[in-house]
Amino acid sequence: MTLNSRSTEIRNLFDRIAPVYDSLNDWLSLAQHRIWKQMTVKWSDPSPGDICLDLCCGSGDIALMLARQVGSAGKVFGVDFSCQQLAIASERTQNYYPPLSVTWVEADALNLPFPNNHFDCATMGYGLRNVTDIPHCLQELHRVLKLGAKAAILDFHRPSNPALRSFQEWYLEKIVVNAAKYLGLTEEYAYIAPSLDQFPIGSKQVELALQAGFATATHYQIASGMMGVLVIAK
Ligand SMILES: C/C(=C\Cc1cc(O)c2ccccc2c1O)CCC[C@H](C)CCC[C@H](C)CCCC(C)C
Ligand SMILES: C[S@@+](CC[C@H](N)C(=O)[O-])C[C@H]1O[C@@H](n2cnc3c(N)ncnc32)[C@H](O)[C@@H]1O
Repeated sequence: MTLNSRSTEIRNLFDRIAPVYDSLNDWLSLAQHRIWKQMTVKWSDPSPGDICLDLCCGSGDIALMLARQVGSAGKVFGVDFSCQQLAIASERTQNYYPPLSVTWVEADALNLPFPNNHFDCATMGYGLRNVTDIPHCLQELHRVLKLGAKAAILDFHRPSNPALRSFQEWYLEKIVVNAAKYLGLTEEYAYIAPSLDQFPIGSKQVELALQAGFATATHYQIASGMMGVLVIAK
């Protein structure tokens, strides 16, 4: 897999935090991130027997939620370019009986190893903000989805409410970074706040999705506007 230098930096960052990623997310969000992810899965509208894609799957939270929805007749592909995140995801899958129908694929979201019109639904949890070319990522997602298929894309969102925006900034810069400091991961977690500043707001995400060819695009704010889910259909 050939990655540009920025993508390599991001992949290495998520390789480094893989061992503590899940537990820190639970602590730092008071396990609320699992609720936000479950909402995202529901918005992708999976059915039993579907073939689903979880893009930027990381340690597999959302892919495993999808697998429980589609059952043994279905199939979920969790895609990430971080081998250390995928190793955690693969380890977690061993603990399931009956086994979940999930395959972990090490690949670049900007160059997916799947044919056109392949997936019945897709999810992306906190991935779109981290890819280096958002329009290209949306075009790849459009390419691999079947006509009429839905995708739900969860990520941070800057609240419009000034008090909540200040709280989010304070929480990320003080609580999150200080927690990561104890694990020697200050730089990795300090990456989150500035990544939000570069990330398009909901209305711009809708515009980018329509430009990528999606027929419909709606952005829903959740968690008091601190998170958002872009729901798109091909
Ligand atoms: C899974 C979440 C965010 C994605 C994400 C998580 C990370 O650990 C990273 C580490 C390094 C780089 C990037 C990321 C990354 O994109 C959401 C849960 C974890 C958040 C760090 C928690 C932030 C919570 C809200 C800002 C405030 C929550 C208020 C609380 C419920 C009272
Ligand atoms: C914040 S984590 C989210 C992981 C998981 N979806 C979750 O909800 O916890 C972002 C993930 O995106 C992956 N990622 C970022 N850019 C990528 C790309 N171009 N191709 C594949 N994976 C990518 C990272 O390796 C990382 O595992």
